[in-house]
Amino acid sequence: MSNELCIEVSNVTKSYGNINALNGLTFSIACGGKFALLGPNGAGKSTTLKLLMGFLKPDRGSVRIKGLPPCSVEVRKITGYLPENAQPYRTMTVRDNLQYIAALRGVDMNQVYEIVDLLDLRKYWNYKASQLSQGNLQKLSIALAIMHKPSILLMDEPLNYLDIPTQESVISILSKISSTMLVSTHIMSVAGRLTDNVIMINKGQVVWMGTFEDIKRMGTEDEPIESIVAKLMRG
Ligand SMILES: Nc1ncnc2c1ncn2[C@@H]1O[C@H](COP(=O)(O)OP(=O)(O)OP(=O)(O)O)[C@@H](O)[C@H]1O
Repeated sequence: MSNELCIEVSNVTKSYGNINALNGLTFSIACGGKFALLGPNGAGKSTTLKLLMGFLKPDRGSVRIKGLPPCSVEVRKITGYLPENAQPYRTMTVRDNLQYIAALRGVDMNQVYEIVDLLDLRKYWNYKASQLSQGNLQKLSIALAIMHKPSILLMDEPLNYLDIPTQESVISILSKISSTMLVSTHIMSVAGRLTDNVIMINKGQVVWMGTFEDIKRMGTEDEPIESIVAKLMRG
């Protein structure tokens, strides 16, 4: 991890009508950092990722990626985003989705074929996205999010819908990416294998930050990590 900050969230509040999703959220991630974003349902994880992508604007506070606003062209070029329940272009084939985004991002198709083979997507090349199973749709969405080897990768539940062999392939692919990573997930084994650090939020605020090693040290001998995390989330 370097000293340069890649992600800075400062005192952010965000409401949807009268629902306060984020309440003074503050954290930062140094470039190269691998962080899990944990929190109970409705804690504000997806909202945080959407703000970091510039799809939502904070009501108050600021969000910066490498010191720049998230919606700037420079930031768009270096970020990759896998939303929860991602929706590629449903009437386009797997091939057309990949070729289209590769063209927009200036990615060589050979780089795309590599990812397609790692994800075992080649046999669905001519399927429309709307014809894919949820798992294969997730694989296509992962390929679309990482094809340009983003230096900052934001993912919301990346292993949703994937069978176990594919989960292993995806973990192996993502582990080799040297991006700064922020991964929202409820699955501790996923968080622990993809990241070293944890930002825990509840009710739109950070309630705990530390490493997975810190979490393990807090538990009794043989206590499952899920049990320790549940206690931390409850406060
Ligand atoms: N588009 C929206 N309109 C209204 N309220 C919303 C909207 N999106 C999120 N919320 C509310 O904002 C709060 C935070 O939601 P968010 O989806 O960010 O939480 P989360 O931590 O990702 O939850 P989960 O783990 O259940 O996916 C919740 O109370 C949610 O109901």
